[in-house]
Amino acid sequence: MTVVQERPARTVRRPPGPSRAETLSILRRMVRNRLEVMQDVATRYGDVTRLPLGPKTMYFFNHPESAKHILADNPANFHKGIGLVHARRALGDGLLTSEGDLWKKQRKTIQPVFQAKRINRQLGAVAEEADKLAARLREHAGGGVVDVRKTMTELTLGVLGRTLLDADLSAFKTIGEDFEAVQDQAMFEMMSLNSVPGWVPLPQQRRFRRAQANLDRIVDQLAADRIARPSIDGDDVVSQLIESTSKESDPAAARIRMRDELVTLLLAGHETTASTLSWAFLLVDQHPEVRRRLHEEAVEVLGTGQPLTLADMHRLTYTTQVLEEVMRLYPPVWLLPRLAVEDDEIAGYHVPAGADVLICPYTLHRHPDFWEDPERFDPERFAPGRSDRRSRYAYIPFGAGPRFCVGNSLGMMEATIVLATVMRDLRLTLVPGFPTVPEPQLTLRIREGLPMAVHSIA
Ligand code: HEM
Repeated sequence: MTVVQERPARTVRRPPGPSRAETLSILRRMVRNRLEVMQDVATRYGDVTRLPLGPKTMYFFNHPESAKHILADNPANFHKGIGLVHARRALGDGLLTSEGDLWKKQRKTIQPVFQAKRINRQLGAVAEEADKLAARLREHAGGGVVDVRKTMTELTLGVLGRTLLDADLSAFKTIGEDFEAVQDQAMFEMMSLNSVPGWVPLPQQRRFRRAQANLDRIVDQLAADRIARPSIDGDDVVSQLIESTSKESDPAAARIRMRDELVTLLLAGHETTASTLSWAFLLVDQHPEVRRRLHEEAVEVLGTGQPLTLADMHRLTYTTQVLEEVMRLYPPVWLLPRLAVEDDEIAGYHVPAGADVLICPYTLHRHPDFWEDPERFDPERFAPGRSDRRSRYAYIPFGAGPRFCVGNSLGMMEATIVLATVMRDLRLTLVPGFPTVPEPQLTLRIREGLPMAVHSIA
């Protein structure tokens, strides 16, 4: 509900929260451990907290009904907020960060690429990439160590290239590093609230500019290749973008739009799925019973040696439950920041226009009123029928409302096939003593990487 007129005193209640003096220490802790701070705040103040942080006042809502209001019931009043707007200099105006008519136009252009029929047709390509990954990992069997986080990042970028762009991205040698640089810059801009001009010669800003130039060249090359060699169905992202941007009157603007959209899609699509898979391999290693069940299901469904079908994929029910539980504990998009356009009332509290509003899937997914023993990893929570009793908005790894993740089916399909294929053949074990600290960047990553030893299952 959007309220523009002066409201009765009842609704002008201010949410509880720390005083301005206390927030200094919160800010200091935020630099070190943002997740812990968010969890502490939710535990201490409840479902709504007012956080005066530096020049900003944030409203942190940690309840499914508030998430529903902000994301699904009144989304027009909540634009993308702190962090994402600041990441715009790095990501440009792609689908993730744009608003209003531009967003509508972009979503309309991109949506057909993600239609179920088209995504289902990519099943074979994803299964092939998963098999190639298992074969590469098998080369290390016998205890050889691989960085699973890095491997997953390369894999998911390759899969996106094939499934969305109909292109082999491995030909572009710098692309992995370029995306790292874009991600670092986006994070830097979020943390510094865009206060450092782009020309300041900090090493990572220089690295970002080099990456941007490389990505410009890559995008130009992808477009030139597609014009020279049109795809059979013409329904890949590059073809759709060539078609859509050809209507722009200014060629420079068309080129920037193409770059922004492709960079956004590739970044949004590969880091999230790679993060899910990395956490999955770690959690599965820590829970041998889960590993055993995953292996049995994978052998039963994928062990026939026949090409994978859609029906097979739907039989990977336990694998899906495991991934859902992984994304509950470690949602790749751990924070959904929004900016209130007009005054509003949420959960009985007044939220003024211009306020920064936060929803944190990481804390929402651990809310004790909706999750029993929330810290425990238990894929049974997602067993058939078990989710029916839960509020739909208590679990939002893909967001909700009109900005719901456009790539959710592709991400889930990829993660399911990759996890099952690896679990069928191999066991991955964490190098003993290696610290696996969650690092909330653009996505929720594992700070130092994930070195795991590879063993084959006889
Ligand atoms: C496990 C994998 C994934 C997770 C957990 C995930 C999560 C999310 C979330 C939470 C949002 C909403 C952000 C917000 O409301 O501020 C989102 C949006 C988006 N995602 Fe995903 N995502 C995943 C995979 C993908 C894939 C494979 C793609 C494909 C390229 C993709 C592309 C996007 C795009 C373009 C948006 C912006 C949509 C819009 O605003 O209209 N994501 N994703």
